[in-house]
Amino acid sequence: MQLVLQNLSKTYANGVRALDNVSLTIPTGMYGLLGQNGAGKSTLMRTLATLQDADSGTAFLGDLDVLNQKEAVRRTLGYLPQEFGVYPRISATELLDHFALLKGVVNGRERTQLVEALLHRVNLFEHRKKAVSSYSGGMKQRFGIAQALIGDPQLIIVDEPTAGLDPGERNRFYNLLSEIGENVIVILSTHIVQDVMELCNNMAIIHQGRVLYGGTPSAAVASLSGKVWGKSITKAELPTYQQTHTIISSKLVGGKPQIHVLSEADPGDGFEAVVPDLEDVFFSEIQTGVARR
Ligand SMILES: Nc1ncnc2c1ncn2[C@@H]1O[C@H](COP(=O)(O)OP(=O)(O)OP(=O)(O)O)[C@@H](O)[C@H]1O
Repeated sequence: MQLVLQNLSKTYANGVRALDNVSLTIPTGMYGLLGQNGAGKSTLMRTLATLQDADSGTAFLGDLDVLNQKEAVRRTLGYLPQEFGVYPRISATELLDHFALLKGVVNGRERTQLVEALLHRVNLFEHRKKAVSSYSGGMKQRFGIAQALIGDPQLIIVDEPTAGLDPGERNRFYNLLSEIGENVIVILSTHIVQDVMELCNNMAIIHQGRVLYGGTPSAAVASLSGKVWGKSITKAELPTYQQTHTIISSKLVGGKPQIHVLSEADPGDGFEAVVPDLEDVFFSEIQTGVARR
Protein backbone atom coordinates (compact mmCIF):
# COMPACT_ATOMS: atom_id res chain seq x y z
CA MET A 1 0.00 0.00 0.00
CA GLN A 2 1.22 3.47 -0.89
CA LEU A 3 -0.17 6.96 -0.51
CA VAL A 4 0.53 8.89 -3.69
CA LEU A 5 0.04 12.66 -3.74
CA GLN A 6 0.25 14.56 -7.00
CA ASN A 7 0.35 18.32 -7.38
CA LEU A 8 -1.73 19.12 -4.31
CA SER A 9 -2.29 22.86 -3.98
CA LYS A 10 -4.25 25.02 -1.57
CA THR A 11 -4.53 28.78 -1.29
CA TYR A 12 -6.52 30.18 1.63
CA ALA A 13 -8.97 33.06 1.19
CA ASN A 14 -6.38 35.48 2.61
CA GLY A 15 -4.03 34.63 -0.29
CA VAL A 16 -1.64 32.36 1.67
CA ARG A 17 -0.51 29.50 -0.59
CA ALA A 18 -0.27 26.79 2.07
CA LEU A 19 0.32 23.91 -0.40
CA ASP A 20 2.17 24.53 -3.63
CA ASN A 21 2.15 21.56 -6.02
CA VAL A 22 2.93 18.95 -3.38
CA SER A 23 3.82 15.56 -4.90
CA LEU A 24 4.97 12.70 -2.65
CA THR A 25 4.94 8.91 -2.63
CA ILE A 26 4.54 7.64 0.90
CA PRO A 27 5.20 3.92 1.52
CA THR A 28 4.29 1.73 4.49
CA GLY A 29 6.20 2.60 7.66
CA MET A 30 6.94 5.76 9.54
CA TYR A 31 7.07 8.80 7.27
CA GLY A 32 8.34 12.11 8.63
CA LEU A 33 6.95 15.37 7.32
CA LEU A 34 9.40 17.94 8.60
CA GLY A 35 8.75 21.66 8.42
CA GLN A 36 8.86 24.84 10.46
CA ASN A 37 5.73 26.39 11.93
CA GLY A 38 3.56 27.64 9.10
CA ALA A 39 5.19 25.38 6.48
CA GLY A 40 1.85 23.84 5.49
CA LYS A 41 2.04 20.57 7.44
CA SER A 42 -1.33 20.85 9.18
CA THR A 43 -3.00 21.90 5.95
CA LEU A 44 -1.66 18.76 4.28
CA MET A 45 -2.57 16.54 7.26
CA ARG A 46 -6.12 17.93 7.45
CA THR A 47 -6.54 17.47 3.71
CA LEU A 48 -5.44 13.83 3.90
CA ALA A 49 -7.68 13.34 6.93
CA THR A 50 -10.62 14.50 4.72
CA LEU A 51 -11.30 17.51 6.93
CA GLN A 52 -10.65 20.14 4.29
CA ASP A 53 -10.41 20.31 0.52
CA ALA A 54 -7.44 21.00 -1.72
CA ASP A 55 -7.92 23.38 -4.65
CA SER A 56 -6.31 20.96 -7.09
CA GLY A 57 -4.26 17.79 -7.31
CA THR A 58 -4.87 14.15 -6.37
CA ALA A 59 -4.24 11.82 -3.44
CA PHE A 60 -4.62 8.05 -3.72
CA LEU A 61 -4.31 5.53 -0.90
CA GLY A 62 -3.90 2.38 -2.97
CA ASP A 63 -6.97 2.57 -5.22
CA LEU A 64 -8.88 4.84 -2.87
CA ASP A 65 -9.37 8.42 -4.05
CA VAL A 66 -8.70 10.27 -0.79
CA LEU A 67 -10.08 13.63 -1.94
CA ASN A 68 -13.35 12.23 -3.25
CA GLN A 69 -14.13 8.98 -1.39
CA LYS A 70 -14.14 10.63 2.02
CA GLU A 71 -16.38 8.16 3.86
CA ALA A 72 -14.30 5.18 2.73
CA VAL A 73 -11.08 6.97 3.70
CA ARG A 74 -12.44 7.77 7.17
CA ARG A 75 -13.11 4.08 7.78
CA THR A 76 -9.42 3.29 7.27
CA LEU A 77 -7.97 6.41 8.85
CA GLY A 78 -6.58 7.08 12.31
CA TYR A 79 -5.97 10.75 13.06
CA LEU A 80 -4.35 12.47 15.99
CA PRO A 81 -4.81 16.21 15.37
CA GLN A 82 -2.46 18.90 16.64
CA GLU A 83 -5.13 20.18 19.01
CA PHE A 84 -7.18 17.32 20.34
CA GLY A 85 -9.63 19.79 21.79
CA VAL A 86 -11.32 19.74 25.16
CA TYR A 87 -11.08 16.52 27.13
CA PRO A 88 -14.27 15.79 29.00
CA ARG A 89 -14.12 14.79 32.66
CA ILE A 90 -14.82 11.17 31.95
CA SER A 91 -12.55 8.18 32.31
CA ALA A 92 -10.23 6.91 29.58
CA THR A 93 -12.28 3.71 29.35
CA GLU A 94 -15.56 5.56 28.85
CA LEU A 95 -14.12 8.02 26.34
CA LEU A 96 -12.44 5.31 24.28
CA ASP A 97 -15.65 3.28 24.36
CA HIS A 98 -17.48 6.32 23.02
CA PHE A 99 -14.97 6.76 20.17
CA ALA A 100 -15.18 3.06 19.31
CA LEU A 101 -18.98 3.34 19.09
CA LEU A 102 -18.64 6.37 16.81
CA LYS A 103 -16.24 4.37 14.65
CA GLY A 104 -18.90 1.71 14.20
CA VAL A 105 -17.94 -0.95 16.79
CA VAL A 106 -21.56 -1.56 17.80
CA ASN A 107 -21.20 -4.89 19.60
CA GLY A 108 -20.81 -4.11 23.32
CA ARG A 109 -18.64 -7.08 24.24
CA GLU A 110 -16.38 -6.55 21.24
CA ARG A 111 -16.04 -2.90 22.20
CA THR A 112 -15.08 -3.69 25.79
CA GLN A 113 -12.38 -6.08 24.59
CA LEU A 114 -11.09 -3.58 22.06
CA VAL A 115 -10.92 -0.76 24.59
CA GLU A 116 -9.03 -2.92 27.10
CA ALA A 117 -6.58 -4.10 24.43
CA LEU A 118 -5.94 -0.53 23.28
CA LEU A 119 -5.40 0.72 26.83
CA HIS A 120 -2.82 -2.04 27.36
CA ARG A 121 -1.18 -1.25 24.06
CA VAL A 122 -0.59 2.41 24.91
CA ASN A 123 0.33 1.60 28.50
CA LEU A 124 -2.61 3.40 30.10
CA PHE A 125 -4.48 0.41 31.47
CA GLU A 126 -3.61 1.15 35.10
CA HIS A 127 -4.82 4.74 34.59
CA ARG A 128 -7.97 3.74 32.74
CA LYS A 129 -10.38 4.94 35.45
CA LYS A 130 -8.87 8.43 35.68
CA ALA A 131 -10.40 11.34 33.79
CA VAL A 132 -8.53 11.99 30.56
CA SER A 133 -8.66 15.71 31.43
CA SER A 134 -6.36 14.97 34.41
CA TYR A 135 -3.73 13.16 32.29
CA SER A 136 -0.23 14.57 31.71
CA GLY A 137 0.69 15.76 28.19
CA GLY A 138 2.38 12.46 27.35
CA MET A 139 -0.54 10.39 28.63
CA LYS A 140 -2.97 12.48 26.59
CA GLN A 141 -0.90 11.86 23.46
CA ARG A 142 -0.84 8.10 24.15
CA PHE A 143 -4.60 8.22 24.65
CA GLY A 144 -4.80 10.05 21.32
CA ILE A 145 -2.93 7.19 19.69
CA ALA A 146 -5.30 4.65 21.27
CA GLN A 147 -8.31 6.40 19.71
CA ALA A 148 -6.48 6.67 16.37
CA LEU A 149 -5.91 2.90 16.36
CA ILE A 150 -9.61 2.01 16.59
CA GLY A 151 -10.72 0.15 13.49
CA ASP A 152 -7.27 -1.09 12.39
CA PRO A 153 -6.48 1.90 10.18
CA GLN A 154 -4.20 1.55 7.15
CA LEU A 155 -3.29 5.23 7.33
CA ILE A 156 -2.42 6.95 10.60
CA ILE A 157 -1.77 10.67 10.71
CA VAL A 158 -0.21 12.29 13.74
CA ASP A 159 0.20 16.06 13.65
CA GLU A 160 3.00 17.52 15.83
CA PRO A 161 2.58 14.84 18.50
CA THR A 162 5.72 15.44 20.57
CA ALA A 163 5.61 19.23 20.92
CA GLY A 164 5.51 20.03 24.63
CA LEU A 165 6.44 16.54 25.86
CA ASP A 166 9.34 16.14 28.29
CA PRO A 167 12.20 13.84 27.19
CA GLY A 168 10.91 10.80 29.12
CA GLU A 169 7.40 11.13 27.73
CA ARG A 170 8.79 11.74 24.27
CA ASN A 171 10.75 8.48 24.46
CA ARG A 172 7.72 6.50 25.56
CA PHE A 173 5.76 8.02 22.69
CA TYR A 174 8.54 7.20 20.18
CA ASN A 175 8.53 3.56 21.27
CA LEU A 176 4.78 3.34 20.85
CA LEU A 177 4.82 4.92 17.40
CA SER A 178 7.68 2.77 16.14
CA GLU A 179 5.75 -0.40 17.08
CA ILE A 180 2.68 0.80 15.19
CA GLY A 181 4.55 1.90 12.08
CA GLU A 182 5.57 -1.56 10.92
CA ASN A 183 2.61 -2.56 8.76
CA VAL A 184 0.67 0.61 8.08
CA ILE A 185 1.43 4.09 6.78
CA VAL A 186 2.12 6.47 9.63
CA ILE A 187 2.66 10.13 8.72
CA LEU A 188 4.31 12.05 11.48
CA SER A 189 4.19 15.79 10.98
CA THR A 190 6.72 17.65 13.10
CA HIS A 191 9.08 20.60 13.35
CA ILE A 192 11.38 18.56 15.61
CA VAL A 193 14.28 17.09 13.62
CA GLN A 194 14.95 14.51 16.34
CA ASP A 195 11.47 13.00 15.83
CA VAL A 196 12.28 12.20 12.21
CA MET A 197 15.83 11.12 12.96
CA GLU A 198 14.76 8.59 15.58
CA LEU A 199 11.64 7.21 13.96
CA CYS A 200 11.33 7.60 10.23
CA ASN A 201 12.75 5.57 7.35
CA ASN A 202 11.35 8.01 4.80
CA MET A 203 10.76 11.72 4.99
CA ALA A 204 9.98 14.98 3.26
CA ILE A 205 11.00 18.53 4.08
CA ILE A 206 8.27 21.07 3.44
CA HIS A 207 8.72 24.84 3.46
CA GLN A 208 6.27 27.58 2.44
CA GLY A 209 3.98 24.90 1.04
CA ARG A 210 6.64 23.33 -1.16
CA VAL A 211 8.40 20.00 -0.92
CA LEU A 212 12.13 20.71 -0.79
CA TYR A 213 13.27 17.13 -0.22
CA GLY A 214 11.69 13.69 -0.41
CA GLY A 215 13.61 10.49 0.34
CA THR A 216 15.43 8.72 3.15
CA PRO A 217 17.03 10.66 6.01
CA SER A 218 20.34 8.83 5.40
CA ALA A 219 20.48 9.82 1.69
CA ALA A 220 19.71 13.40 2.68
CA VAL A 221 22.54 13.43 5.20
CA ALA A 222 24.93 11.70 2.75
CA SER A 223 24.25 14.39 0.14
CA LEU A 224 25.82 16.96 2.47
CA SER A 225 28.92 14.93 3.23
CA GLY A 226 32.06 17.07 2.95
CA LYS A 227 30.06 20.26 2.51
CA VAL A 228 29.40 21.39 6.09
CA TRP A 229 32.01 23.34 8.03
CA GLY A 230 31.87 24.63 11.60
CA LYS A 231 33.51 27.40 13.57
CA SER A 232 33.11 29.03 16.95
CA ILE A 233 32.90 32.81 16.55
CA THR A 234 31.98 35.86 18.64
CA LYS A 235 28.54 37.44 18.48
CA ALA A 236 30.05 40.61 17.01
CA GLU A 237 31.51 38.60 14.09
CA LEU A 238 28.22 37.03 13.11
CA PRO A 239 26.98 39.77 10.71
CA THR A 240 30.28 39.62 8.77
CA TYR A 241 30.10 35.83 8.41
CA GLN A 242 26.48 36.15 7.30
CA GLN A 243 27.67 38.26 4.39
CA THR A 244 30.63 36.13 3.40
CA HIS A 245 29.35 32.58 3.95
CA THR A 246 26.18 30.52 3.50
CA ILE A 247 25.36 30.03 7.17
CA ILE A 248 22.93 27.15 7.68
CA SER A 249 22.76 27.32 11.44
CA SER A 250 24.01 29.32 14.36
CA LYS A 251 23.75 27.88 17.83
CA LEU A 252 25.09 28.99 21.16
CA VAL A 253 27.57 26.53 22.66
CA GLY A 254 28.72 27.66 26.10
CA GLY A 255 27.35 31.13 25.29
CA LYS A 256 29.38 31.49 22.04
CA PRO A 257 27.85 31.17 18.57
CA GLN A 258 28.88 27.99 16.78
CA ILE A 259 28.11 28.42 13.09
CA HIS A 260 27.70 25.76 10.43
CA VAL A 261 28.28 26.91 6.86
CA LEU A 262 27.69 25.22 3.53
CA SER A 263 30.65 25.13 1.17
CA GLU A 264 31.81 22.75 -1.58
CA ALA A 265 35.45 23.56 -0.69
CA ASP A 266 37.24 24.06 2.63
CA PRO A 267 36.55 27.73 3.53
CA GLY A 268 39.86 27.87 5.51
CA ASP A 269 39.90 30.70 8.09
CA GLY A 270 39.76 28.26 11.03
CA PHE A 271 36.68 26.35 9.85
CA GLU A 272 36.67 22.62 10.55
CA ALA A 273 34.87 19.86 8.68
CA VAL A 274 31.63 18.81 10.38
CA VAL A 275 29.96 15.41 10.02
CA PRO A 276 26.51 16.56 8.81
CA ASP A 277 23.32 15.50 10.54
CA LEU A 278 19.64 15.82 9.69
CA GLU A 279 19.44 19.24 11.31
CA ASP A 280 22.11 20.48 8.85
CA VAL A 281 20.03 19.02 6.01
CA PHE A 282 16.88 20.72 7.27
CA PHE A 283 18.45 24.15 7.60
CA SER A 284 20.43 23.93 4.36
CA GLU A 285 17.35 22.84 2.39
CA ILE A 286 15.43 25.79 3.77
CA GLN A 287 18.31 28.20 2.98
CA THR A 288 18.86 26.94 -0.55
CA GLY A 289 15.14 26.35 -1.16
CA VAL A 290 14.37 29.98 -0.33
CA ALA A 291 17.29 31.14 -2.47
CA ARG A 292 15.98 29.09 -5.43
CA ARG A 293 12.57 30.78 -5.35
N1 LIG B 1 -7.78 28.70 7.81
C1 LIG B 1 -6.74 29.43 7.39
N2 LIG B 1 -6.93 30.63 6.79
C2 LIG B 1 -5.89 31.36 6.35
N3 LIG B 1 -4.60 30.99 6.45
C3 LIG B 1 -4.33 29.82 7.04
C4 LIG B 1 -5.39 28.98 7.55
N4 LIG B 1 -4.83 27.87 8.09
C5 LIG B 1 -3.49 28.02 7.93
N5 LIG B 1 -3.19 29.18 7.31
C6 LIG B 1 -1.85 29.66 6.91
O1 LIG B 1 -1.32 28.71 5.99
C7 LIG B 1 0.07 28.50 6.25
C8 LIG B 1 0.30 27.03 6.57
O2 LIG B 1 -0.33 26.73 7.82
P1 LIG B 1 -0.32 25.29 8.47
O3 LIG B 1 -1.11 25.35 9.74
O4 LIG B 1 -0.72 24.31 7.44
O5 LIG B 1 1.24 25.12 8.78
P2 LIG B 1 1.98 24.13 9.78
O6 LIG B 1 3.21 23.72 9.06
O7 LIG B 1 1.08 23.07 10.24
O8 LIG B 1 2.35 25.07 10.96
P3 LIG B 1 1.90 24.98 12.51
O9 LIG B 1 2.74 23.91 13.08
O10 LIG B 1 2.26 26.36 13.01
O11 LIG B 1 0.42 24.69 12.51
C9 LIG B 1 0.44 29.44 7.37
O12 LIG B 1 0.95 30.62 6.79
C10 LIG B 1 -0.89 29.72 8.05
O13 LIG B 1 -0.87 30.98 8.67
